Amino acid sequence: MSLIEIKNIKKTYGCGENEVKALRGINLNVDKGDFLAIMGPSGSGKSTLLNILGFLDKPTEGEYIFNGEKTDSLKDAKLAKYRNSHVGFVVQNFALIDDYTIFQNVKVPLDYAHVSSKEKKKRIEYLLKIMGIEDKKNKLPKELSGGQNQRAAIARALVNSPDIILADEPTGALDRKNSDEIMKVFKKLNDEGKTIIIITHDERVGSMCKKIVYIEDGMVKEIEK
Ligand SMILES: Nc1ncnc2c1ncn2[C@@H]1O[C@H](COP(=O)(O)OP(=O)(O)OP(=O)(O)O)[C@@H](O)[C@H]1O
Repeated sequence: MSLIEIKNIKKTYGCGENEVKALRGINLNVDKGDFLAIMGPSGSGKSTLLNILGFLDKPTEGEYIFNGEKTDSLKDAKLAKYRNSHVGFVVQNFALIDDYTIFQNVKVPLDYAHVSSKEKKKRIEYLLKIMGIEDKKNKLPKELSGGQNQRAAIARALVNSPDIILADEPTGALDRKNSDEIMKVFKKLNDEGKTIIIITHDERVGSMCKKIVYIEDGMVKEIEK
């Protein structure tokens, strides 16, 4: 069984003169353990697709089955719950809170989790160690390099043990060396079984994934393995 099955997903923004058909009928299966790049021209619908996959937005039409459950008729509150427990997001500019320490930033998704403080601390310290930034836990984001901040953001994405990591241009703000290091982190997580989907404009990043899905004009143009 696929982790994700989307069938003929369409997304239209606005209406009348302002209508934009961002997705025009996407079909895609993502299996547990996949490591997928989504590539395509600017405006082709990549972020729209990722937002739908991550339950940040709903499709206008089509079916989204996650872990065997149909999600398109779920109410917003249930979708938010789904998002919090199943998905870890990573974005280009890290989206860390400036005046929180790295430890506090990684803790954010656990703030409402029913987990003891001791367990939270253990989990965060373990992830910071895996990411190689355990010595930065009391620092602020501005005291870290871009690559270190992205590692912190990945630790935050992992802290709830999500089924899937969705990353929108995670290396877009990094130089080549840091970009390669972040891709190594993703590769390691994938080797350990984590399912990962990355949007990228960078062919090098795409080639480090197991599959590339090319999107053009709101449709899947090609899937390269
Ligand atoms: N909230 C919105 N309201 C109206 N139109 C939108 C909205 N979000 C995206 N669009 C439009 O939908 C289309 C697809 O946008 P999307 O951001 O998904 O593309 P993308 O492939 O991720 O682009 P990029 O590579 O530049 O980030 C574009 O024409 C965009 O202008």
